[in-house]
Formats: sequence, structure tokens, C-alpha cells
Amino acid sequence: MIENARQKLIFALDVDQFEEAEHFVKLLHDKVGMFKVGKQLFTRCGPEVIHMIKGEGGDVFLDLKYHDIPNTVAMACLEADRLGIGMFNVHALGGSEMMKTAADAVRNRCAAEKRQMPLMLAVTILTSSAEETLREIGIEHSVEEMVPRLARLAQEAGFGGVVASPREIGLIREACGPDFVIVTPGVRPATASADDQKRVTTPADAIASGADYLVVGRPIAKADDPVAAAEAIVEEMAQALSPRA
Ligand SMILES: O=C(O)c1cc(=O)[nH]c(=O)n1[C@@H]1O[C@H](COP(=O)(O)O)[C@@H](O)[C@H]1O
Repeated sequence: MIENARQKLIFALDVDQFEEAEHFVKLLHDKVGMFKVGKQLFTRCGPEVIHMIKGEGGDVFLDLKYHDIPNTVAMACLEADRLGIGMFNVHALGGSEMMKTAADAVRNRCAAEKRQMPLMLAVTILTSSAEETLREIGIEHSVEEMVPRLARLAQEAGFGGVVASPREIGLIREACGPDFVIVTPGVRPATASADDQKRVTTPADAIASGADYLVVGRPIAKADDPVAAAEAIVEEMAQALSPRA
């Protein structure tokens, strides 16, 4: 159960130095299932950091949240695919045409090269957003309406899953079924600070709700002992997985 839980934990490598990223990868490669490389680290270090993680035996979630015109996003997704990573994401708010163009481009290339497609994820509504955030930008629907709506669009466009708050897992399962992958940031152990996250749950609640993967950054990176923090989260996840098994 511990190994099963570990595979579901993605550590957000939100640092700005190659050496710091390498330090965390060496420290945590057998404590977490995957490393997430986001805008900060990728902008600073580029593909070299992906090669380093793979060289250490780690798998990568490239989190650049592409959101642009369909052709631009499709071409960026082809480059992400070229890096040989496990998963990457776009913003579902880019809409169906953008997502379908991107998914078709990657699927066609993978089919031509006879290999498995990476997991393409669509970010629904950011876990740092609240109802007021949606109103502010002119969206009158609630988070509970928007998240399953965007998840359905992503699924229809050929995406394998979504990124969402663990609070919306039930709604996404209802809309997209049991096999659609749900990756949940906005996860905080009961004693940790929420930071800028608004829609959070504990690791146990995320697992009990049916999350496939949990993304955790600062509660591990900023802990006095990151290894112990990662182990405690995995332990909490494993306990919550037992009734699910
Ligand atoms: O796509 C993401 O990974 C993502 C989507 C989302 O809605 N919320 C969210 O926090 N993230 C990312 O997940 C990570 C969460 O980090 P912590 O808040 O430090 O645990 C960050 O790297 C975010 O960029």
C-alpha cells in the first residue's frame, strides 16, 4: 500500500536553481512517484532539468499550462512530447478547438512512431481561484459548474485527464467516468499553511475522494525535514487507500 501511495505523489519542484532541483531529486527520488517541473524552473533551466530528472530515474510532469491559439499550443505540445515525459498540461479555458488540435497532433505523432502517448491533462479552474475570482473575470457560473464542464470538454477533445482541486473529484467522476485521470494540487496536511491555495483538502481526503495523483510542493520543500514530510504524506495517503483497495 505504501508503494501504491508513493506512486501517486507528485512533488512540485518549484525552485529556481538547477543545483537545488538536483538536490531535491536525489533526496526524494525514492520517496515520491514523480517530479513536477513548472514555469519557474523550466524558464530558468530548460530541458536540461528534465534530462537530469530522467537520468536519476525519475519521471516528469511538465506543468507549463499552455494556453494560446490552437496551432501554437499543438506545436508546443509536440515539443513537450519530444522530451519523453510522463505527463504535461494545457489550460482547458483555451477551449475545445485548442485542446483537440493539440491532442490530435500528439496522438498522430505517437501513432506514427508506434509508441504510447504521454498523459495529456487539462487544468480546469486553478486551485488558487475562489468564486470571486470567476466573477472578477466575468464568469457567472460557480466553480462546481465550471470544473465538470471543462473536464467534459477536455475528455471530448481526447485528453486523458484533468488537474483540479480534490474538492471537485466527485463532480468530475460523475461527468467523465472512473477511468479519466484526476490530478489534484491544493493538498495540505492538516497542520500545514494553505499559502495561496483556496480550494484545499488533506492528502487523506484527496485519496478518499478518488484522486489518481496528488501534487504537493511547499509542504515538503519548506519543511525542516523534506524527507520526513514526504514520508508522512505518503503514510497518510496509504492509510486512506486501504478502504479503497
Ligand atoms: O497544474 C498544476 O500543477 C496546478 C494547478 C492548480 O490548479 N493549482 C496548482 O497549485 N498547481 C501547481 O501545483 C503546485 C502546488 O504547489 P504547493 O501549493 O506548493 O503545494 C504548484 O506548482 C502549482 O503551480
